[in-house]
Amino acid sequence: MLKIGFVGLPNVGKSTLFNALSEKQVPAENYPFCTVDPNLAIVEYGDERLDFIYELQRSEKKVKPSIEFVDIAGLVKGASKGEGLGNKFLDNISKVDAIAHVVRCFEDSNITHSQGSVDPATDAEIIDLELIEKDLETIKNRYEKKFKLARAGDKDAKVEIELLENLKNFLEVGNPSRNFKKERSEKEQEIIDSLFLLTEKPVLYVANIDENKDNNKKYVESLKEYVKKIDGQIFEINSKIEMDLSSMEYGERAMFIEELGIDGDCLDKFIKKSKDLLNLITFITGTKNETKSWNVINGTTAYEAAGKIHTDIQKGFIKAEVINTELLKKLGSIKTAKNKGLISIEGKDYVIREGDYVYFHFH
Ligand SMILES: Nc1ncnc2c1ncn2[C@@H]1O[C@H](COP(=O)(O)OP(=O)(O)OP(=O)(O)O)[C@@H](O)[C@H]1O
Ligand SMILES: [Mg+2]
Repeated sequence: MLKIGFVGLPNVGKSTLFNALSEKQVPAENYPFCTVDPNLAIVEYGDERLDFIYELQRSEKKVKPSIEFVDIAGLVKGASKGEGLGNKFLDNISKVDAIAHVVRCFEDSNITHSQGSVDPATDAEIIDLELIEKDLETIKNRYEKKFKLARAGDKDAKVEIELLENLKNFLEVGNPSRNFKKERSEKEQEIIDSLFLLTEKPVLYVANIDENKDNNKKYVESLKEYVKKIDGQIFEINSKIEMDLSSMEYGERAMFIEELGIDGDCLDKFIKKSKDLLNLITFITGTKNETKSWNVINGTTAYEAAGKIHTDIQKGFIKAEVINTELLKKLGSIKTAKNKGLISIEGKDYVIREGDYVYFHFH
């Protein structure tokens, strides 16, 4: 399951965002280091296409997709050297698939800002540099391990040492590992993966915005400029409003959504954005027994997708019947789709597309 960690300075709204997305109620109070131990939530989310197939197949069971959120303690300058709540929290980050880096873009003189005043670009950079610092330590440790081997003539170690040197130079001037050499050889990728670097993980910058639109313009612009420089992505959300909404009853929620002129589908949007970030797409399977959705890397073939479901399906793969859910919706039934010849028969190499409904035939 996809695991996303919320990272950022203390008191920027990480727990508030966590509550908004998970409909939980962990403490999100106005004091730094309110969160110490990470909060975890496994959140099921809706998918209209899944609902549609479920109805169509009259399945007995519907397995909704889910995602795991981890609300991590605030990081401060020097965290990589043990400042604040220290290194332990960097360990929590190493366990997630992607980072949601929460940045304060709201003003509120009652809420302490750990750096004195609201300055999204500077705040984001403080955290990013801390993560880079930790990675440099990891690289240094590996370098020391491999150095003697390389000097003794070990070829692999020599290749690794050279890569580590380049990577170190790249990170030392403030770059994240994920931006290092977009075209990597398999060997290079393997070495980099083996380091489990924090800045190798995909990151989504979450601009935690204000109710005041002028403030938002000013602060989000400044964050955008910073994020653009490092080729990153931004997600804007007012976590406080969304958290308040998430604890309301349906009717009350609808009223507020209209009053505030927002669309209130923050979980849905957040999931879409995270999937984009991770280059994931969703396909759906559905039989009388069960309808289920699957997240796979964009580019996954029918054969690989079959393996995700069950090794038997992959081993015995004969063919896949495929139709995109959107098209199936328009047609209304599998029968119509079949009669019109719109269900395609695909082989192992077929590349799965977003929203495909797939039926695997196997021995
Ligand atoms: N968009 C927002 N607008 C106004 N206030 C907000 C917003 N988001 C969060 N807050 C407020 O900021 C304070 C800190 O929020 P929260 O506890 O979620 O931060 P945190 O990043 O989890 O902090 P810590 O690192 O201490 O755990 C809370 O009082 C919360 O209500
Ligand atoms: Mg918190």
